[in-house]
Amino acid sequence: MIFNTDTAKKTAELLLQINAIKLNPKNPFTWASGWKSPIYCDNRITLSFPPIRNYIREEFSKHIEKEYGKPDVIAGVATGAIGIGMLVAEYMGLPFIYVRPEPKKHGRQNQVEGFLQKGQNVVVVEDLISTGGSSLLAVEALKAAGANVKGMVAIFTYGFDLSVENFKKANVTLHTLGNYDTLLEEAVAKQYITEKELETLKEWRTSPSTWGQETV
Ligand SMILES: O=P(O)(O)OC[C@H]1O[C@H](OP(=O)(O)OP(=O)(O)O)[C@H](O)[C@@H]1O
Ligand SMILES: O=C(O)c1cc(=O)[nH]c(=O)[nH]1
Repeated sequence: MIFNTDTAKKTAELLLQINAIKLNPKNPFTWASGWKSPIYCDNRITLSFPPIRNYIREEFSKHIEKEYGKPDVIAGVATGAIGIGMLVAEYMGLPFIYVRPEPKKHGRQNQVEGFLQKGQNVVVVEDLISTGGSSLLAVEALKAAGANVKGMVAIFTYGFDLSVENFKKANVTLHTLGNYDTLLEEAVAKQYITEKELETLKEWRTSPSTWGQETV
């Protein structure tokens, strides 16, 4: 669920402005889930633009406090959300930890890095939700480490039914700054995409798990 429509519109505008939205229907991107996609939203690029990362950090901080109250700790999902998660923690004056996709193979073999006490209230920051698999793995690791996960915030979600179901099943609340529908509206309004690209993006969205696969 987006925090509100104004923030979703502004987030879309900023992502388009810095070319964080990449389109390549002829040579599709492979996602973390293995899905093929004509679009890739690279939120890591926001870190390279101080006014934009400040906007994201401030919107996150404001909405985290409103939706979840002030947590004890902010957690970032590695690697995409380490940077922005840390900026949010700094802005809110809170401790920061991050969660690896799997335990480290050497050293202390941690999956959760940083200082966390059992029972602490944690809000998880993620850069992007596709299936929600990576984010919910991070939540599991945090719970296993004794955290009380209050909920998750992300810059962007594609809003797939699968991710909505996955979050529901895991009983985790998700709020995002932006989403796919608002991004498309803004991309059309600002003429960032052509009618043909819009058609492809709408068609892909109807069956994203099988799009781009060879049919024999
Ligand atoms: O919702 P999902 O289907 O899990 O996909 C979204 C995940 O994919 C990306 O991470 P990626 O695995 O590319 O790694 P990175 O964060 O290290 O770049 C992104 O940062 C999310 O964590
Ligand atoms: O699902 C993914 O891996 C993914 C999709 C996307 O648009 N952006 C991203 O960083 N990861």
